[in-house]
Amino acid sequence: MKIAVLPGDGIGPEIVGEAVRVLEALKRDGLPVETETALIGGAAVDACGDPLPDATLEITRQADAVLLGAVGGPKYDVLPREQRPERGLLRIRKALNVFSNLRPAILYPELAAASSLKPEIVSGLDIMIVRELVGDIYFGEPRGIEVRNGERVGFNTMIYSESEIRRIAHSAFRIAMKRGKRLCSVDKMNVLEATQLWRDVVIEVSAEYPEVELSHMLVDNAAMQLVRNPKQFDVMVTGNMFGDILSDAASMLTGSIGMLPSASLDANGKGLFEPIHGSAPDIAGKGVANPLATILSVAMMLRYSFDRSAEADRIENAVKKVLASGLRTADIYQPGTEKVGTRQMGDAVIAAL
Ligand SMILES: NC(=O)C1=CN([C@@H]2O[C@H](COP(=O)(O)OP(=O)(O)OC[C@H]3O[C@@H](n4cnc5c(N)ncnc54)[C@H](O)[C@@H]3O)[C@@H](O)[C@H]2O)C=CC1
Ligand SMILES: CC(C)CC(=O)C(=O)O
Ligand SMILES: [Mg+2]
Repeated sequence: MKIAVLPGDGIGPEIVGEAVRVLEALKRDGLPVETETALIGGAAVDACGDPLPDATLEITRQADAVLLGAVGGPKYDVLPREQRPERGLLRIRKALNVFSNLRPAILYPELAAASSLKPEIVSGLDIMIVRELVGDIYFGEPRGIEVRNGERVGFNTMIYSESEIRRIAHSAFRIAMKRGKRLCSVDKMNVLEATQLWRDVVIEVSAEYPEVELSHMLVDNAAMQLVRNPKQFDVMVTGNMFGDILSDAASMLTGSIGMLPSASLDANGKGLFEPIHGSAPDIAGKGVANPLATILSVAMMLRYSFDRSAEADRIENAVKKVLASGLRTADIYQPGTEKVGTRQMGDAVIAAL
């Protein structure tokens, strides 16, 4: 099992460091894992002026899976767009064609008090958000800022092809089949043609999954329903931008964005695994970031890319144990629990393995 490790920027190296220590602990128990670290994002810009150097891409292509921290930071926001860290992230997702981004929002019972919603509304919450990851307005052309009629205009293109929608729809239906057999497709078909096609194609694909109950929701309502009654959802499928936004919102139902892992899979199950959050410049370098989203992303890697569900279970159970023992990073801290830093949280998970 060759894993390319891309720590990135901000809290990236801190949280990925703990996830790699978890992998090393499993290696001591016999997991045949090798890691190779490479640059991405701002760290790569600083080193060679390119947020996704060829060497990094080559290492990720040779690897069986990729573990990524996060990229970006205010220092890079002034750079031309192609040199920005976020471009490196979009490029690696596209290059690896990891179109199916699974973002599970699960509430650990111990964190009910940390949720932004009342415990009775979120207890037992277990949603899977399936986000299309390599299309939509984040990639559409044309895009730019230019002068038209004497003033600047900024523009992007929301575009989806039938085949792009079809493959993510299949991915979501297959996941729904393994879960509660309910799929809610989120779009904005009342005003956007790209998402009218989205809805039409999802309906066509649904004919192949008669056991799955398909519903549709406009994205503004979906955002509202997520905070009104999130347990109505089993699996949600949506485009790149809507999924980006809805999954950040869903993360707070579980206590913190520092809790949500993700798997981004290609058509063969090869994947890139990363927490859903960003580089958190406001807390970077302080040793306080929550590493659990990244550690849980390793569990998703073992489950989805390597079919190692026993080891994935071990990690997830260790996280449960640590939370039950009362340890909390600052983002999920509640009175009566014990506040710990990034490294101590990693230590505790490894001890609980
Ligand atoms: N996948 C990626 O690499 C992503 C990168 N970004 C980039 O990250 C930078 C910061 O973006 P923001 O909008 O601030 O989003 P962010 O997700 O980095 O942070 C939002 C808030 O959540 C907190 N937070 C995030 N992860 C945490 C963790 N593990 N533990 C504790 N608290 C955590 C941060 O401290 C901050 O208050 C930007 O440059 C942005 O472009 C943003 C999202 C995803
Ligand atoms: C560069 C962004 C699209 C990253 C992000 O916010 C995400 O994937 O959640
Ligand atoms: Mg995001």
